[in-house]
Amino acid sequence: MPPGSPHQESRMNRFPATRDAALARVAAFEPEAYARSRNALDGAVSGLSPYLTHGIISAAEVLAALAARHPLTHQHQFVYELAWRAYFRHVWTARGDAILQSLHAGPMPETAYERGLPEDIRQGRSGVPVIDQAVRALYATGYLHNHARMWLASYLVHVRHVHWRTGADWMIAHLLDGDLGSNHLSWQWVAGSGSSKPYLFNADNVARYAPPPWHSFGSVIDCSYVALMRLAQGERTPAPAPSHHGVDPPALLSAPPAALATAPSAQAVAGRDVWLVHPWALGEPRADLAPDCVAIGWWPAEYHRAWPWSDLRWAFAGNRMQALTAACWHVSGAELGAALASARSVQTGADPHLAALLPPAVRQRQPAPLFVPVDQPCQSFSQWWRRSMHGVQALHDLPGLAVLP
Ligand SMILES: Cc1cc2nc3c(=O)[nH]c(=O)nc-3n(C[C@H](O)[C@H](O)[C@H](O)COP(=O)(O)OP(=O)(O)OC[C@H]3O[C@@H](n4cnc5c(N)ncnc54)[C@H](O)[C@@H]3O)c2cc1C
Repeated sequence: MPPGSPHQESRMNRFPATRDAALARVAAFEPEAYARSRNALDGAVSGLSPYLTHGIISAAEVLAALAARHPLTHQHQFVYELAWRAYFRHVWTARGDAILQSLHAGPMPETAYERGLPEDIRQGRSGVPVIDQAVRALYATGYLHNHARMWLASYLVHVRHVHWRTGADWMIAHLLDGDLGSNHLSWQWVAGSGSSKPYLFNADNVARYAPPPWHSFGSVIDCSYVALMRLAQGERTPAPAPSHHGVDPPALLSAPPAALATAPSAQAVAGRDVWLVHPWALGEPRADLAPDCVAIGWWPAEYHRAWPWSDLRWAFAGNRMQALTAACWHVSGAELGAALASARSVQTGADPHLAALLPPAVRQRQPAPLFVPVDQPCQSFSQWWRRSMHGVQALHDLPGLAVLP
């Protein structure tokens, strides 16, 4: 992509990596408008996911702030959407890395799906407007509306017969809110390998929820749901004629840019209490830390090697980590353990993205769950919701709200 091309200029920072920016989004959020309009691309969604994913603000803090200004019940649509996030965490905790494989068969045998991402999709030039708009928005902002994510995933898996895992790995790298639980299990939900049926959509559905440039009448998705199901089950359709004008995808980096990392120093932590800040624990330091506790940032090298990020994501997490810490180390779990060996104590916020990578001496502090934890593995969201909400009569019965000051 030549410097100064329209695509590059349109890359934008809609998500400043500060707690004030998260709080401003909460202040601007209108729960009633959300419930009415959340399915539309221009609907009143919160845009909070990058902040929630990185722990800059917690779901409980968001709900408490909203409840202070709006009549919000535990059955409000927004609470329900936050519950999806908690449910996907529940499945991830129960199944571990098994969520990276199909949980059960989808509409076609596993081997019938392609494993490579088609170049016309990667470059946003498939010739299907809804898909090309979604890809370009993803690259430009690091964010996509939920409906756009569903359309993109459904098109890739059910129309182009690309395995969901290929799409999930590609999308998560470009999202500011990329979360292995929410992302990979949402892809499985769309694919039908983590839900009872595949999610399908057609041109009428796009026209109902998206602005005119996204409308895709006359394209391969301008057909009935019966025809779409035949495609999802393996019927072939000629690939749409790709357009010539694509965009270059942003580069993906498996290590932080040099300005965001410093060499580890055992001296900096010798004899000290350490609060370890990592990409999923970028909130304010805990109130119960010792006043002279030193905050050290950690980019877990094994994770970043496996799951590269776009420059937008590095900038988002990196700016915030630098604002919170004295130094940011890009090292493996073993190297981190060695560098921290002389510290008096080390604590961090627990998160499933790196639980397996942390040195054993690091004490993991579990954030208070927003919803009542469900111990038994659940087969569906509705089963999890029934069990978690058993005995909850009002918003303030949710355990995450009860522990807030
Ligand atoms: C294919 C696909 C991939 C996705 N990948 C991710 C991901 O990597 N990270 C991620 O946080 N969400 C993911 N989602 C869920 C959802 O699309 C985003 O959470 C939502 O679009 C974020 O925008 P928002 O904060 O404005 O959402 P809002 O509608 O304002 O919702 C508020 C919060 O509720 C939670 N939430 C809402 N809808 C969902 C949902 N369907 N599943 C799980 N949580 C939800 C999120 O934490 C979100 O921030 C994915 C969905 C699909 C279909």
